[in-house]
Amino acid sequence: MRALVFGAGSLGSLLGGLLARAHDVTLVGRDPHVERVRAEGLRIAGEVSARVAPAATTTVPAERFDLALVAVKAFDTPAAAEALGGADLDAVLSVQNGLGNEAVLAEALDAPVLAGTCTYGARLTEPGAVECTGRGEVALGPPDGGESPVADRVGPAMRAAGVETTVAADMPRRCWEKLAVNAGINAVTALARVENGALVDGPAGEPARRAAREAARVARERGIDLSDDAAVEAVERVAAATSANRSSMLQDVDAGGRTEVDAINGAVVDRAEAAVPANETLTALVRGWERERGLREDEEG
Ligand SMILES: NC(=O)c1ccc[n+]([C@@H]2O[C@H](COP(=O)([O-])OP(=O)(O)OC[C@H]3O[C@@H](n4cnc5c(N)ncnc54)[C@H](O)[C@@H]3O)[C@@H](O)[C@H]2O)c1
Ligand SMILES: CC(C)(CO)[C@@H](O)C(=O)[O-]
Repeated sequence: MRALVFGAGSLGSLLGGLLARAHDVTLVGRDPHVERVRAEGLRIAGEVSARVAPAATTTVPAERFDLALVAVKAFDTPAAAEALGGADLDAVLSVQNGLGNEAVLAEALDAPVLAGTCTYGARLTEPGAVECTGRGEVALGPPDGGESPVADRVGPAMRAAGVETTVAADMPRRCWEKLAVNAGINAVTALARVENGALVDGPAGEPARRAAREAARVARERGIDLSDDAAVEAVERVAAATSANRSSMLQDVDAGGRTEVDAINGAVVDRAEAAVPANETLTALVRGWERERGLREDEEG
């Protein structure tokens, strides 16, 4: 397989590096990481160790690829979609968090777009080096559910490189359950400045559970079978399993960078048929912080 990974940050470098054990991989990212990968290859450490030498570039090559794996933050998806238009792609797979990424990619690109959820943990430690902080799995399939020959081709190719992969016919439910987890955990931990474990038995757990229940209700409004209990149980299970983690949104806030709140809590608000007060409040607070930091200037900020 010829694979292009757009967004060679933490997750893109990990998945791209793992894929490079079996496939011809090109990472698209930014210097100094790209420069270092070109000069010295990519080191993977942590729960998986490997040394690989994928191609690396800062612009999308005008070439044919069997797969483009998209791993930018959700707010960069429109730019990713535009840049990927320069390549000839057989398939596109988003492994991003949040809702709406596949639709943005599908709107701009001719290739079939697969939805993905990813529970691997990754962290760029220095240019040219990525740490696998948690072995997980990628689930992938058509965004509207069901089966597709493209998913049946991509899944085994990922498994051939040792990436734990499930080809799933129920991606809408999986994406909404992941959304409920992120809607519950990310903004609450970012605003309260606490590790995920603080949601298990502390006072910050209640707003997290409320946000997850609201996400489940909105999922059901859209015909997706996700109960309140399943969403709350997922938040509690993930918060306990990652109790020492600082969520990705807390890390974004710590680093003074833009968050994925629009694609997470904001996505619940945008799709809700009735009020979702926990998600409305969390979205407004995080957007308010982003606006004060000059990270957004749009009407929603
Ligand atoms: N890191 C994880 O453990 C993890 C796990 C599961 C899901 N995710 C999701 O995966 C996505 C990526 O997360 P991440 O932690 O890897 O983020 P990241 O910020 O580490 O990586 C994104 C990379 O994309 C690059 N990029 C953005 N626009 C670009 C452009 N136009 N050209 C070239 N490079 C560009 C950035 O420079 C950055 O290095 C997010 O949606 C996140 O929620 C991350
Ligand atoms: C699962 C999760 C909430 C763990 O921190 C992660 O998706 C995150 O931080 O975004």
